[in-house]
Amino acid sequence: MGSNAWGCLGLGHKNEVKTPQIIPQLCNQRIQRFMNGGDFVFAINHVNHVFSGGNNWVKQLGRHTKGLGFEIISELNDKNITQICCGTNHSLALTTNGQVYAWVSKFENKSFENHYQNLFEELSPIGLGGFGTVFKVKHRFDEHIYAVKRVQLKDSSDKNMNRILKEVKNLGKVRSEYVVQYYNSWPETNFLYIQMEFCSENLRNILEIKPKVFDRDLGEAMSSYEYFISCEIFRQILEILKTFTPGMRH
Ligand SMILES: Nc1ncnc2c1ncn2[C@@H]1O[C@H](COP(=O)(O)OP(=O)(O)OP(=O)(O)O)[C@@H](O)[C@H]1O
Repeated sequence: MGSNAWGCLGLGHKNEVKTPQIIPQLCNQRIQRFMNGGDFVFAINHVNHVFSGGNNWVKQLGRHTKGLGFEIISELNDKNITQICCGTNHSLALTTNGQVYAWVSKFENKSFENHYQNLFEELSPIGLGGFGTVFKVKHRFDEHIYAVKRVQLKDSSDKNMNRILKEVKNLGKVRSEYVVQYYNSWPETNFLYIQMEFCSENLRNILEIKPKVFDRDLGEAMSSYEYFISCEIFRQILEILKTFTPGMRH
């Protein structure tokens, strides 16, 4: 049961389900395990036959039929699948003799059409930067709030794309409680979208709040305690940025 956005429960419809429902296609199948993808589900039965249900917009269900209701993936019947793992829009299956199958058929440029709209509900624009606009959005499946930055791709030359891809790769490397968390990015029409943690505060607010937190008036000198903590946070950010080659400046 649950919100069942995009039919991820495999019940054959997209309506919210408030009480547990029987899934007719899986009755008497002696299902052993379920695996969740972004908006789809796999089930494996006692003889390692695989069933899939939910959204199939990029053929993430590993079958050619339409999505939503559970169906067996007959091509995998003789493969003896022992494990499946899923991402947002793709899946990998491991056989008992160590072979790996992967599927997500149409992840060409076209598949990213409407990816932003399909995945997110846009709540409001947050701000405008030198390269693009940042929006506050709600993920349609996990229902978390994120910030998505939309950068216009002015030209698709190798040099320009390489520069942008390098920047995105660098963002993905940063893991720190002091640096905004990067989650995902994708090109769509003439834009690059970057999904990030949503920060409800910005540096200006923090600088305004900081004196109150340390119990001093605005303009009054910092105590050695506050000074030490501020320096430590700054040092940790510099440590992270130093790990980039070539170095990063901001
Ligand atoms: N992850 C985020 N959460 C909340 N607000 C954000 C987030 N990222 C950016 N913003 C807001 O959007 C505005 C624009 O951000 P953006 O990163 O595009 O530009 P910038 O950092 O101001 O400058 P530059 O384009 O040079 O990087 C910021 O000023 C900030 O207020």
